[in-house]
Amino acid sequence: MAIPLCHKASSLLLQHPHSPTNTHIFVCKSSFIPIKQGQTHFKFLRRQKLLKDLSTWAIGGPCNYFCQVFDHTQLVSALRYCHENSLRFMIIGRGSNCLFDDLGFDGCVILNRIEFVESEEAGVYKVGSGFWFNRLGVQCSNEGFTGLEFAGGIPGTVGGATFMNAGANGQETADVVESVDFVTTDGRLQRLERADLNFGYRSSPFQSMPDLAAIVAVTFQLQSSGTSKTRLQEYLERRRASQPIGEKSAGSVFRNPSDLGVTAAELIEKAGLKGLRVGGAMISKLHSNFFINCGGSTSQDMLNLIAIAKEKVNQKFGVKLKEEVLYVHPREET
Ligand SMILES: NC(=O)C1=CN([C@@H]2O[C@H](COP(=O)(O)OP(=O)(O)OC[C@H]3O[C@@H](n4cnc5c(N)ncnc54)[C@H](OP(=O)(O)O)[C@@H]3O)[C@@H](O)[C@H]2O)C=CC1
Ligand SMILES: C=C(O[C@H]1[C@H](O)[C@@H](CO)O[C@H](OP(=O)(O)OP(=O)(O)OC[C@H]2O[C@@H](n3ccc(=O)[nH]c3=O)[C@H](O)[C@@H]2O)[C@@H]1NC(C)=O)C(=O)O
Repeated sequence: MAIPLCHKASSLLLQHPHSPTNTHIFVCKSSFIPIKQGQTHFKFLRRQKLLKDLSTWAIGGPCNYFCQVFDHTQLVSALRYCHENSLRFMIIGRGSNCLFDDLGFDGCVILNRIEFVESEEAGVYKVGSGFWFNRLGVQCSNEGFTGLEFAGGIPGTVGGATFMNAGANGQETADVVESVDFVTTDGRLQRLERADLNFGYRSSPFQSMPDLAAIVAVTFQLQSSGTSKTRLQEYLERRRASQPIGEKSAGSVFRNPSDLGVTAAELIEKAGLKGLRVGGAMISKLHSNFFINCGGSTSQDMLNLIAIAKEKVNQKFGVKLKEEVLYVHPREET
């Protein structure tokens, strides 16, 4: 039977009919609230988890509720719990594409730890959505299969990469996805096959799916190749040379403008913004579409830096840059 879950809006601003602080169940002071539903145990951490520890930008205040899920049954239980307690929720992977606010998040952050890999047929990998995309790219390429070499060095999860249709070096996630298993807001596990999946540049059908709760597994079909290992190394080397690896960033801040034949990085550099600093946030001197937390950046520093870059590029070139990173509002907007 379908289990009604919390409604998840298409943006990061998820629904919560009333403030969690008014929810009588949570008057207890203990930091962990163990939940038992059927055979599934997991714990909620209350008010202690800092989002900066869950984000590659290392920015973000506390979330009201935090839990980790290790399989789709736990995910459904967590979502049902949020629904029953009118909690806004969001799913995160490695937090490599999110800008959290210093005020935190007034709902429940569900950390995706669904991390399995199964390969029953040569070149076919069914992978849990919480598996590290970098690790998958390295494993498949080293096993002699081509299609995911670009994933080497990408800090996100398989779920995040599918949701965003991550890409690099002329390859993208969509090229090799065979099917996607996901959970809907009414608790059903569903599958979409390749033919039904309409991906675009940094876009997937999941971004506009009103009843998506979360992607739980992705099946990839890769081709055998004698050069995948070498290509992986080349891509990793290129990444090391052109991107500020090791700095606190969220990868590309802006999407590349479509059909202009120019990248966001070029526009930002030509607007003279490389190295520009607002508080603890700085436009990388190595790659101008990477904005760095170079020590103590607040979320507002980063938002201001993003706004300045957009304004200057628009003034100088008449191009309106669109963010690739997702800003997570601390509260539901009215
Ligand atoms: N090419 C590159 O070099 C780089 C690429 N990236 C890409 O950025 C993306 C970030 O991945 P990751 O760090 O895991 O994501 P995040 O944890 O940053 O989550 C970003 C958003 O993706 C959505 N999302 C994440 N996991 C799932 C899931 N299992 N099911 C449904 N939606 C999900 C959620 O959006 P919502 O809440 O709206 O549903 C979430 O808010 C990846 O595509 C990564 O490859 C990042 C850095 C560098
Ligand atoms: C990092 C991400 O993905 C990256 C991905 O790693 C790389 C490599 O293929 O290609 C995209 O960047 P990109 O378009 O900036 O690619 P790059 O190869 O680094 O640079 C493209 C062009 O911009 C120019 N460039 C780059 C950096 C810079 O500071 N200044 C500049 O002028 C370069 O000269 C080059 O000609 C993805 N970004 C987007 C928004 O499409 C991400 O999504 O987070």
